[in-house]
Amino acid sequence: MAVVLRFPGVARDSPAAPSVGAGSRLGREPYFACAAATARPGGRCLRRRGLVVRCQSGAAVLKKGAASVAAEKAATGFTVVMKFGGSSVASAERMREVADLILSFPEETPVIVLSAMGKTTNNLLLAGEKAVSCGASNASEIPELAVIKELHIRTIDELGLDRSIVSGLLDELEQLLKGVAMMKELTPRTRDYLVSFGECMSTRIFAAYLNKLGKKARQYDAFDIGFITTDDFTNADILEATYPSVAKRLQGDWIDDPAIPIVTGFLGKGWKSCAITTLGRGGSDLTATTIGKALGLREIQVWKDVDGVLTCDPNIYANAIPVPYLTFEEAAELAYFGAQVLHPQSMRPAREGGIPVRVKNSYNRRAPGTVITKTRDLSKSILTSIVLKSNITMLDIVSTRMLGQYGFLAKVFSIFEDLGISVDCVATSEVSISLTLDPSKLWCRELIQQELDHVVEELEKIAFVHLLQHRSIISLIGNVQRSSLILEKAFNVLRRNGVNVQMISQGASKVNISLVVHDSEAKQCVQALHAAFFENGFLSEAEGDDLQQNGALVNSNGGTYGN
Ligand SMILES: Nc1ncnc2c1ncn2[C@@H]1O[C@H](COP(=O)(O)OP(=O)(O)O)[C@@H](O)[C@H]1O
Ligand SMILES: N[C@@H](CC(=O)OP(=O)(O)O)C(=O)O
Repeated sequence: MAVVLRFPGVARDSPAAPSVGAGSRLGREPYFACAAATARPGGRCLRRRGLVVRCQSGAAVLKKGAASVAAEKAATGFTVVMKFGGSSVASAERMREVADLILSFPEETPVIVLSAMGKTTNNLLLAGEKAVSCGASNASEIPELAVIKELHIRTIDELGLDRSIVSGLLDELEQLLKGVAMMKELTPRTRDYLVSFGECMSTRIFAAYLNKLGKKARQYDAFDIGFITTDDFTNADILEATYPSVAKRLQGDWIDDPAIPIVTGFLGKGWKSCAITTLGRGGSDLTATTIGKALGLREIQVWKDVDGVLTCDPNIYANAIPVPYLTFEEAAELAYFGAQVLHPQSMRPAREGGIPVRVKNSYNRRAPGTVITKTRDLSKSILTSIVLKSNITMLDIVSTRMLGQYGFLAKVFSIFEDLGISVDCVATSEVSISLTLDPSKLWCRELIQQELDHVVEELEKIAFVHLLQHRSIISLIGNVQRSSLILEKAFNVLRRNGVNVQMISQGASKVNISLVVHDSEAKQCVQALHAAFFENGFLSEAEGDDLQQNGALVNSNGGTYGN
């Protein structure tokens, strides 16, 4: 088998270098597993799975026979990544259920990603906040610390495991809280270290439990296996070097000593600081899709406590129903505009790797869930889901200059750039602009008043500024090819409910129309819109109407128009 491979400029051991795959470890001819779409600068991997890996430049053409692919699969044959969120592993009973679920797929070789148990991340954050002001001598008595200890020890006892699995971590956690209490400060870096205890404990317990059941498992801390991130504590981005590193480590260990990997979700390691970072709330979804892409898996499964992605947040409206299919673009938009069900960045690795994501319910395995793929048949699709993002800030900015002045928009946006604040929705004319600010600039907190005052101060140098708080963005995720129909229906509903829309934004995105309303009206709007679009046969009626219209269109194209 001929292998010609060249990655000019990439040092073999550099983080950008593709990982050496199973072939070399098994003593076969060397090849690059090329889990790295980062096989730059020598060339970009165009296709990572299958028999041929081509790179854009250089002489990198790799062919492998079917037999060697089968051997490779046998050697490093992870097939799926299964991520279980906090709700799925909230207790010993839930861990038993999840273990049973994993074992019910004997044909799969999964990589498992876990979040912290139940509400542990929230409790860790609360404990940290309290430690800042409680005094060092009281840090051990923080109620949330007691809740965390009790939950993990009870779980271990109920699963018949050894308490030593987490006792060291619990001691360390208590010491950390004492340190915070002594310093009277909780920096973002310390906050990330603090919340990492949740995933570090849940994965250790679960790996021990699988081993007890006779299913060999190995626990991994993501920050130790190559999850390399920016140093943006509390909301770090995953760097490209992560993909080859993670693939190399997981595949290498599997070849040496096969065991199901149980990986901490949500965590990484800052590339400069080498400190533990987190990927933003809900970041375990991103851990899962990153592993999916790194290993070129067949499917990424995220197991939650709902029957898939729903037509709206079930906490806002209980009549929400599952959406069977979504595109990566729709799912990303939905997540970005506030649907808590998926992490906003999590679709990127899946889309880049072309790997389907399946959202399933660990409490109701039979529910088909939602399948998210690159494309889907949109011909019959009108509205897919309604998303609400509350408590956002809106700015109306009107130029102090006359019509015909150029550069106004550029000036406005350069102010936001200078202040490092990102903008969600924009509606604009030549002399005025309305926009909403992204409160999740730092995912864990709202924009603080000081920052807002500063924005307004800067903008007032060139414009009249009106700051409007307590607004909500209602995002209509759907087929924007049918935007007139969606808007007609939506405005009908809103008019009937006496709601005035304060801003509309239908950007370049093919899937999202955003409406801004006052917070106090937002939930009622979502409920009314949901009832109108999803519950009264509207979608099938509209489909019928459209078929008729399309028929007319065919006629007109055929020359009957105007007859
Ligand atoms: N459109 C939506 N579809 C499904 N769930 C949603 C939606 N919007 C908000 N949610 C909320 O997201 C939750 C699931 O996400 P998450 O809490 O991150 O799960 P997990 O912790 O299990 O990963 C649901 O329980 C639901 O309350
Ligand atoms: N435990 C982290 C990460 C996470 O993804 O959790 P979950 O899967 O429960 O949303 C959080 O609560 O943000």
